[in-house]
Amino acid sequence: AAAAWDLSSLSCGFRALCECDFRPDLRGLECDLAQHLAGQHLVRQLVMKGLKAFVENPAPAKPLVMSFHGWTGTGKSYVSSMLVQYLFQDGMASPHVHHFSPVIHFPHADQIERYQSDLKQWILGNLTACGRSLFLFDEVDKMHPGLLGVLRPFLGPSWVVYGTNYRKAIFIFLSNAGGEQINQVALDAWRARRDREELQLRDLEPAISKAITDNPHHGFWQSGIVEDQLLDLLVPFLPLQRHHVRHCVTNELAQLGLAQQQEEEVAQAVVDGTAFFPEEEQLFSSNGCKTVASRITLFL
Ligand SMILES: Nc1ncnc2c1ncn2[C@@H]1O[C@H](COP(=O)(O)OP(=O)(O)OP(=O)(O)O)[C@@H](O)[C@H]1O
Repeated sequence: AAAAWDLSSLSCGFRALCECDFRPDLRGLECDLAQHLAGQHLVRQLVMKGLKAFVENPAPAKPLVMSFHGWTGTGKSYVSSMLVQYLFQDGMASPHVHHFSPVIHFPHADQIERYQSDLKQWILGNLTACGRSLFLFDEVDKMHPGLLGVLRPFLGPSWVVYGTNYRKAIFIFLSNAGGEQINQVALDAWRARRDREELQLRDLEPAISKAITDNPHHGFWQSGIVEDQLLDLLVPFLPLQRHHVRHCVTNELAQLGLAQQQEEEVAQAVVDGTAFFPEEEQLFSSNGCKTVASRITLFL
């Protein structure tokens, strides 16, 4: 471990990539995604491409702003935490990774002004402490519209104050907005016998953008974030099919060292207990892989 540490600090010194506990291991992330993320070819491509360009640039023109969209249980939180784990030495426990959830941090609609000023101060303070900070916003479609407007100056290219480079930060937004539209595109593709992997961002992006901008309950509503094109990447998560749910089961079982036969039985039992939609085709898992881990324990 000592040798690995020396090597990574050496590469940090040369490439000036590492600050605070920011230790990007993009190759590790790419391998982990390739091996464990089920059914999300676009997510893998977009996230890796976006991160590579951003992380390897010592003076980015603006912070990296990604918005993850998709049906429940399709991997948005999973990919976010994987990403954090491969970017920061201490992963989710890093003091430079900040997670916001509407029900936990911003529960009361009548306190929105206080939340706005607290959020702004929090971001300012933390970016001053470490430019390579990551801010993760969960359930943006449940965030009070008006709150996220305070982020606008931080997400663009112009925000440099007191010599602090605020352009090195990463912002990730998660929401179910656009999920139904993404599902519809995936269903249409399936009905047209198009290969799922042929789906491109351009097939999905317009519908997702519309779903966000048309929704007055979404945290981006009138925040200027979409209108000012501050989102660098819209990342669509596709609905998961039967074989993807199996993949999730295999991931969960990997540590247990079960015999092949038993693994297959458990996978089959979990898939059999999963609800699929639409009614007719029974194609996509209703809650993605969300309940896989808890249901596995029933069959062990
Ligand atoms: N595409 C996937 N590949 C592998 N595992 C997955 C995938 N999607 C979900 N999982 C598994 O299911 C769990 C729940 O998924 P996750 O919390 O990432 O869903 P989500 O998209 O964030 O859902 P929600 O919109 O309800 O918050 C993950 O921790 C992971 O174990």
